[in-house]
Amino acid sequence: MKQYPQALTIAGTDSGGGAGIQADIKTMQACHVFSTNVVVAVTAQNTLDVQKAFALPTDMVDAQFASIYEDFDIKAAKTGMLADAEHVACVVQNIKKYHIQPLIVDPVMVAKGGTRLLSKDAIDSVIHDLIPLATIVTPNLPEAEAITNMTIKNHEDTRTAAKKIASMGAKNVIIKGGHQDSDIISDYVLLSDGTDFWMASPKVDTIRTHGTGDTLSSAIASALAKGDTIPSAIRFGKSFIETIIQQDIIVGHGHGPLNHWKMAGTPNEI
Ligand SMILES: Nc1ncnc2c1ncn2[C@@H]1O[C@H](COP(=O)(O)OP(=O)(O)O)[C@@H](O)[C@H]1O
Ligand SMILES: Cc1ncc(COP(=O)(O)O)c(N)n1
Repeated sequence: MKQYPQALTIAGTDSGGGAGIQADIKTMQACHVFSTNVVVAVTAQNTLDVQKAFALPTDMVDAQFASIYEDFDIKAAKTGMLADAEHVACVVQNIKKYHIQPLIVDPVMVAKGGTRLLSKDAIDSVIHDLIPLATIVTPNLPEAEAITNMTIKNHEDTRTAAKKIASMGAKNVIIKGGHQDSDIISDYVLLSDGTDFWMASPKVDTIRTHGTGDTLSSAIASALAKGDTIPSAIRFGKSFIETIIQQDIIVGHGHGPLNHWKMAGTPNEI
């Protein structure tokens, strides 16, 4: 019997429900993909900021991978908050052990409220050990700057940064433009065959952007789990965000969550 499409998120939880694993589950659910989860860290968080974070003992992280790969037929995975170098190493080891592909690496570093979700000294491990395993790596602008050690001011800098990240071993690169201070937001995509394109959309004037990056990478992972091609999955991810960010829900007093219900009813086949 054909298995229902199944995907995996390897990330941190958000008690506020807007970002991290909670955003990933909601996105995959809206895409009609079954979501399994490896919890790397737990955060006490709301729409205002992260109040406390705790990374799980690595043997507990290993145990979750073992449980999932004993039973499920995972067709695509994504990483999010990985906390520190020890947990990056643990996740890398498991990705290799279970041959986890395709893999989307969202190199989450700092929450919208300003709290670090990846220690500074772990950035090197992400560059040297995790990015080379990525089918797609999806940094936002500050993350792309930290990874490449350059300042990104314009489209040309963005292209240069993407090439630099591709040269680190990532097959496909998306540099997300959500942090741009302009009326149009442009995400830049550099594919493994060297072709590239921009995905531009009007910047929605809202502070309810909690979990946009998690949602994008989970929507792409969902499309891949259903057998979509990489360029088509990337375009689907962008259209998913564009649709749901325009229909906000009033929850919390800070960077509110996205409205994943808006996409409920996505046809089972993309
Ligand atoms: N205000 C906005 N209006 C429309 N799209 C947005 C807005 N903010 C972010 N996005 C989109 O959400 C996705 C995630 O981008 P970004 O916010 O840069 O990532 P992150 O959450 O990792 O910081 C991108 O596709 C980006 O274009
Ligand atoms: C557990 C966890 N993972 C990821 C994010 C990033 O989301 P955002 O950039 O929208 O704050 C977060 N805030 N919390």
